[in-house]
Amino acid sequence: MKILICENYEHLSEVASNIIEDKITANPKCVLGLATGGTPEGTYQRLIDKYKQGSLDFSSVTTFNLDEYYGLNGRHPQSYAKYMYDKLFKHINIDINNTNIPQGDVDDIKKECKRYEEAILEAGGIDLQLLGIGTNGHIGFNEPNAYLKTKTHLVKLKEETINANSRFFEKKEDVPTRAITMGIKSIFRAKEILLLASGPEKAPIIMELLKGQLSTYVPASILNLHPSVTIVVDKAFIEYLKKQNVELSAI
Ligand SMILES: N[C@@H]1[C@@H](O)[C@H](O)[C@@H](COP(=O)(O)O)O[C@@H]1O
Repeated sequence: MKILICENYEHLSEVASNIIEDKITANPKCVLGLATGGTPEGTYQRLIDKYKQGSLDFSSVTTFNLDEYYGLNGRHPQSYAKYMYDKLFKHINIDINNTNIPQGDVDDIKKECKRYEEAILEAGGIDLQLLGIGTNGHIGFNEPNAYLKTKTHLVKLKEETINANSRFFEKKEDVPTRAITMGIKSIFRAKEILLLASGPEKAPIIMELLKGQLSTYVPASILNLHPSVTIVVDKAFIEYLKKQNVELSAI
């Protein structure tokens, strides 16, 4: 596990976009796993800038998103499909047919989860998976629990996740209580993982993850088993460690 420490959010976004750029340059037909939430927004903006400057070509890239709110149509303003379209896809030359997001408004949820899982496999698996992290340690929408599901599945969101994500909705009651998410194995099959965490509120869970103790109650801790993980944090993490009197090398 590699940890990169950046000055601030802008720097973190630059570093993350450079890693993604390198991946696309090395393999223009690569398969990217994408994330939503506030954290990757800066990274997506940098990728758009690089595309506009002519240094990036997305025409042969395929993407798979981690998750989608259950019950939301892809055109719903708070759906992750709309997020991806607005924040990245509509600004670049990606073929929209090569972008994949679980469909949130299906009748047969089991069928949709199976279809999504198979689509990832058919595409040859994910080369680079971008991840954010919930303050409770969730990745995708794999919430802390006594057990973690391996494949794409329907999940009930935790109260803290609903609270955290309510900032994107008009009111908390509007936040869907369930979501479709790639499972731990779907994420783990990615050849490489890039996890971004910015700001003081993410520092405690990053410290927990770096401790290397595996727990299904900290789903991100499972990443300690993956052979190729890069975690990009900003200075807020180091400041948090200082307050705890902990040296990064001692974790
Ligand atoms: N499902 C998403 C996650 O994939 C994301 O990592 C997390 C953190 O979001 P943020 O980056 O806004 O803190 O939020 C959501 O719950």
